[in-house]
Amino acid sequence: MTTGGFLYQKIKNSVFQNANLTKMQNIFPIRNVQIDQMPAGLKRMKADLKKVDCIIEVHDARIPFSGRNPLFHENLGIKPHLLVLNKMDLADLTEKERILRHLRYQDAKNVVFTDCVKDENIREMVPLITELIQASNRYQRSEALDYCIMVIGVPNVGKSSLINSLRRCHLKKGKASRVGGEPGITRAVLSSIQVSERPPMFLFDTPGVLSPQIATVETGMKLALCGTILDHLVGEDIMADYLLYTLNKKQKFSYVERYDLEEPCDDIENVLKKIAIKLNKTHKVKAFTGVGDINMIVPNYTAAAYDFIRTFRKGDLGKVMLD
Ligand SMILES: Nc1nc2c(ncn2[C@@H]2O[C@H](COP(=O)(O)OP(=O)(O)OP(=O)(O)O)[C@@H](O)[C@H]2O)c(=O)[nH]1
Repeated sequence: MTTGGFLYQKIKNSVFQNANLTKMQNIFPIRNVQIDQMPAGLKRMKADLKKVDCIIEVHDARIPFSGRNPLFHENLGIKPHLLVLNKMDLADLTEKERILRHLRYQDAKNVVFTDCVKDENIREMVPLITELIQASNRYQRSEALDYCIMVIGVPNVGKSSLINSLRRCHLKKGKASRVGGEPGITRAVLSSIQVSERPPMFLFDTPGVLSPQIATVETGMKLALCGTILDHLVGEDIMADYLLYTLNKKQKFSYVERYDLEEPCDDIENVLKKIAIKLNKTHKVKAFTGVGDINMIVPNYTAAAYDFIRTFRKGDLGKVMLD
């Protein structure tokens, strides 16, 4: 058996590697990215930079190396920086040390893995941020007694969830920032939200900003599987194909048992058919024959693909590292 991914390979071969967004737009027609100009959200963040002491960049732990927006580093990189790799509950972290080494080699020296649903590793953040700020030059904020932090990241990685989780852990208070399963929930840079009393610490939530250039189709697929791009803009069938390819490549075969397959399979059509039958996701179509029309019941491939992707995102196909 091969790993599959035939649909994905076809797309990959049809565009140039390292293509810019103009070339990629057929595949990743991302709505909120403006080519050749800084996205409005980022402009606003840059303007607010003088009000903050530290930047927390949140990213998905399943893609520690892919899809981080380089514009963040270019435009906001002068402040102390903490990289939070969130959704650690969904990521296979058996190679955590290698990941940390590689990140250190890039630009990220301060990294924390978190789970904002179960509040894991959240309590270590306030002391770490305090340390980073105290070791830095706060310029015009050197007299300020409170600490202000900007939370940035691509859409849907858990920026609002992190703020809510910090508030739960340190202030025993509930939600202050809206959370949602789809990208684009946070629309504006909010006013500051308190997350700790001692030291007084305030966080700014910001809208997710994707990179205006997605370097490769593979990076785009990973970002899409992590839910940072709306599914229908990429296509559930292509995403499902890339997911099957990844699961086979990583030898994560729990989909076989879950969907009553006999063995691992590299043919997405076959897998989606089995999923549709198992979940009763079928629809009626009219077939035209020479002697009259007949109604046929056929598998609903899109619904099956959607279920496959959703099951992966919930972690029900096991913990996976996409990078
Ligand atoms: N499994 C898991 N899910 C998480 C975690 N953190 C956040 N989520 C979920 O991820 C989704 C997105 O969370 P948000 O906090 O809205 O993400 P965001 O980055 O603020 O999103 P935008 O406002 O779109 O940029 C929600 O469904 C959260 O419940 C986590 O640690 N583990």
